[in-house]
Amino acid sequence: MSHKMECVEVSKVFKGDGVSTYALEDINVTFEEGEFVAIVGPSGSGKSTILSLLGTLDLTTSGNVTYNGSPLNEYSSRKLADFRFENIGFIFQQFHLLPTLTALENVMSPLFSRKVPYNKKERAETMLNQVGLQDKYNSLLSQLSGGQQQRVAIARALVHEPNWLLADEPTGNLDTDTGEIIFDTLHGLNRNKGCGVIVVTHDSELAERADRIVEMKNGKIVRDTRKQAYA
Ligand SMILES: Nc1ncnc2c1ncn2[C@@H]1O[C@H](COP(=O)(O)OP(=O)(O)OP(=O)(O)O)[C@@H](O)[C@H]1O
Repeated sequence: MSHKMECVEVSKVFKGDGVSTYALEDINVTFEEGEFVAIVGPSGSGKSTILSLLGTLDLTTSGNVTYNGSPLNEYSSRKLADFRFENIGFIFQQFHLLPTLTALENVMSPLFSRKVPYNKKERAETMLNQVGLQDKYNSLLSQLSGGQQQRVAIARALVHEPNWLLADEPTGNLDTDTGEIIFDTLHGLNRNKGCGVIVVTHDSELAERADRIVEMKNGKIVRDTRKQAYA
C-alpha cells in the first residue's frame, strides 16, 4: 500500500456573520510517500487549513482528500479515527501536552485507549530516546524547557509510528537555535524512519531545508518547488 496523499479540487469555505471566506480554493496537490515538505505563505493563506484537511481534523467544503487513492470524505467518523491512529501524527505550535503528567505519560497518552501488540511504556521510552530525552522520562512537563516540550510533542506524535507527521508551526514559539534543533529532529526522523513530514512554517530559512517547498497565497498554491535530496 502506498501512503500517497492527494487533494483533488479541494475548497474550504468558512461561513460566519453572513460572510464567506475561501480558506482554500480549488487546490490540487499530491504528497508522495516519505516526502519532507514545507508549506509556506503569508498569514491567512490557508496553510493550517490544508494541514487540518490532510489530517482529517476538518472536512472539505468541496473536492476530496484521498489517501492511497481512497476518498476520506466517505469514511465514517469511527473509520477516520482509526485512519488517523494508523497514519497521522500531529504537532502544533502550542504543544498541546498535559502539564501535570510526566514526559513518559504524555508520550504514552495516545495509546491509553488502544489495544496494541507492543509494550506501551517501552515504545514511549524508545520515542523519547529518539528525540534525545532519555534522561527526562519522569520529568513533569511543566519542568521542561520549550524546546524539550516540543520534543516530547514530537515523540508523542510518533509513538504509534504514523506514516505521516503533520506539523503546524512547530518552531513558532521557540528561539532560533532551538527551532533548528527541532527541525533537524524532524529531518532525522524523516530520513531514518521514512515517515513523511509536512511542516507549516513562517521561517523561510527552515523551509529551505525541506526537499520540497509549497508556497500558498490567498487559498491557492502559487509555487511548488522540489530540490535535490538534503545532504
Ligand atoms: N474556523 C474558522 N472560521 C472562520 N474562518 C477561518 C477559520 N479558520 C480559518 N479561517 C480563515 O481561513 C483563512 C485561512 O486560514 P489559515 O489558518 O489556514 O491560514 P494560515 O496560512 O495558516 O495563517 P497563519 O500563518 O496566520 O496561521 C483565513 O482567512 C482565516 O481567517
